[in-house]
Amino acid sequence: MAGAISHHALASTQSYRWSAQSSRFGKRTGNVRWVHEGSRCSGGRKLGFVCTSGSQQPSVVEPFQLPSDGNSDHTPKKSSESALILIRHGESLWNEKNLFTGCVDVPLTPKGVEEAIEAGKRICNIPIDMIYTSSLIRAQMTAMLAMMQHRRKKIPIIMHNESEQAHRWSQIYSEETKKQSIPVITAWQLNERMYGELQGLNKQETADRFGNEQVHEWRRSYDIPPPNGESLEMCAERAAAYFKEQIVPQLVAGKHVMVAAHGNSLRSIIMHLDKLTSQEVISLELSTGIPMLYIFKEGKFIRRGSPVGPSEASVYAYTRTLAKYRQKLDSMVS
Ligand SMILES: O=C(O)[C@H](O)COP(=O)(O)O
Repeated sequence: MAGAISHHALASTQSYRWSAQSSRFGKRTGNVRWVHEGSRCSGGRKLGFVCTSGSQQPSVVEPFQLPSDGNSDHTPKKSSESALILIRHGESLWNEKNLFTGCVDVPLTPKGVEEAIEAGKRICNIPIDMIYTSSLIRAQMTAMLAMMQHRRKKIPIIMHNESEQAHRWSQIYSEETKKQSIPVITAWQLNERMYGELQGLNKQETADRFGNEQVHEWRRSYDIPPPNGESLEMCAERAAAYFKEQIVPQLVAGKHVMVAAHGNSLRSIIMHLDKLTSQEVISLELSTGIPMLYIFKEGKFIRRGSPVGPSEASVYAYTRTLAKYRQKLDSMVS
């Protein structure tokens, strides 16, 4: 079981100066604040999480109805609170090789599978009514493996709405079976940012060739795209927009939602949730396979950090809704 996570990024006084070196793809000068990442006690990996607890007024639109959406564990109410879990996929085979991956569809490594299972243990007491994943296999594997650990034991089922026939052919004809299912919506908009001509290149070799500062600019700046790829800003135009248009309405309706996606598509969503500036988001780093919990209440997102695990007591402290859900799970087992 993973140890506790520090949810707080430790603000450092160190500042980092952008290179004035011009590049074919962009030029930037000036100071940015560099934020060290909080560290995880076991495993030694880092979870970067800038400490700004912002709020967000969602656009209120009607949630769309899903075929197997009925009879969840709670009655959705517009005024209720809901849980939002964000998770970056576990380690992929190209993460392991240190290659720029972007929209290339690469599966998880055995370590990535373990990370997804571990993530599932951390969120096994938190209600989940709907799952959103990117269209990439590493995010989908992560979502599915994590859900295998959930104590409610509902079955995640991918919704196939790419054609009328696909929708019709994947219908479920038992209300009872539907009740035991969780709809999984796949959306290309949640894919990793398109890394352009860096896809498939080794990150270290690219840094050796173009310089650390140039590569850092491509990887972490807000508005400078890698060669023929997407900047974080461009990625946000689809990923954060999808979140606002499709996922927020579900939260407004009281649905508990998990989103399994990618380092940069999630950075764009967290930038929106935490109201980070284009300078602050530079230092936001997400580790593979670490779930992050937000509570959505009264139109605001409250960041609760990363759940520690099934035995932790703190889940009781998150909210009354989550505490009740945990008690219900406990009573189902005993
Ligand atoms: O696409 C990739 O290579 C990774 O998923 C994210 O890479 P980054 O940390 O270089 O943005």
